[in-house]
Amino acid sequence: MTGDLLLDVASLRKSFGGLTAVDDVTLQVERGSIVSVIGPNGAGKTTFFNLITGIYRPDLGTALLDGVDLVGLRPDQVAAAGLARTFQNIRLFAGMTALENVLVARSMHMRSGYWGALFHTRVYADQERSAVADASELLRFVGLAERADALAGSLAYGEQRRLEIARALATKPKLLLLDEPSAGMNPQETEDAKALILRIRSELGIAVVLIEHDMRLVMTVSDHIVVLDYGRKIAEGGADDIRTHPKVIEAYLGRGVAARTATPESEEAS
Ligand SMILES: Nc1ncnc2c1ncn2[C@@H]1O[C@H](COP(=O)(O)OP(=O)(O)OP(=O)(O)O)[C@@H](O)[C@H]1O
Repeated sequence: MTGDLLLDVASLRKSFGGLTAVDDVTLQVERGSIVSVIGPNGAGKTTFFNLITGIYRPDLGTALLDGVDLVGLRPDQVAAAGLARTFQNIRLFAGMTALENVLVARSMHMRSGYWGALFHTRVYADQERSAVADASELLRFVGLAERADALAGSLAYGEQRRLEIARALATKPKLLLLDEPSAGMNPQETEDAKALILRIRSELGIAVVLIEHDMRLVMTVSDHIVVLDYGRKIAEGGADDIRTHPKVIEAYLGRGVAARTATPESEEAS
């Protein structure tokens, strides 16, 4: 890595009782890059995301985003520092429209707050108009312009996933963490997700870190891949290095899972 460092995570560790879920993991993300974190089930991928987004506090280690230490911050403070995420399980307000869902996420960037809303000040009205315009633009960006007034709960599964991404983008992040963006998707939806991830980088200039089990997606979008197993980083590098890395193949095969890392044409690694 030689470029402009955005996220610098060093020696991160977290134990739950006797189990070390994340063990001395170091990871760097350059501005504008796409990094994937892969590994068999239970390898520590989601715990790693939880450690850098303020859901868990690490036992050891540091996580700097653009020089700001994320350790000890609450999730909302992490988001304000420029790190947004989606979750493995969709978390939307099902009874609100798609547009309202994005507006709620964006509201943390509106400055007039409670009193402005109460007295409906001009500043508040201006901010509200610009918030609606921004949220509508985000819905267009993720391909949901036509669905702005639909209740989130009525959207198709792939649409709900895209709405989650729009909500995360509404916080204007420098870095977006996507936890299994293609989980449960059909092949067409996965292709659409892949195109969207690439556009987030190319059109918005936002770096992306994804946890993903779909090896074809991982191998085609990632600049860099980090492999975890039993909480430890066992390999990292480009797609070609990872595909043929003996420790990676062993980690997947050793759990009785097909060695699909060696064949990018296959759909999933676990
Ligand atoms: N809150 C917790 N309390 C106790 N153990 C936990 C907790 N969270 C995670 N673990 C354990 O830590 C290990 C890593 O879990 P994690 O969910 O991070 O793995 P993962 O790589 O994301 O797995 P998957 O691919 O199945 O989502 C697992 O053994 C899990 O059971």
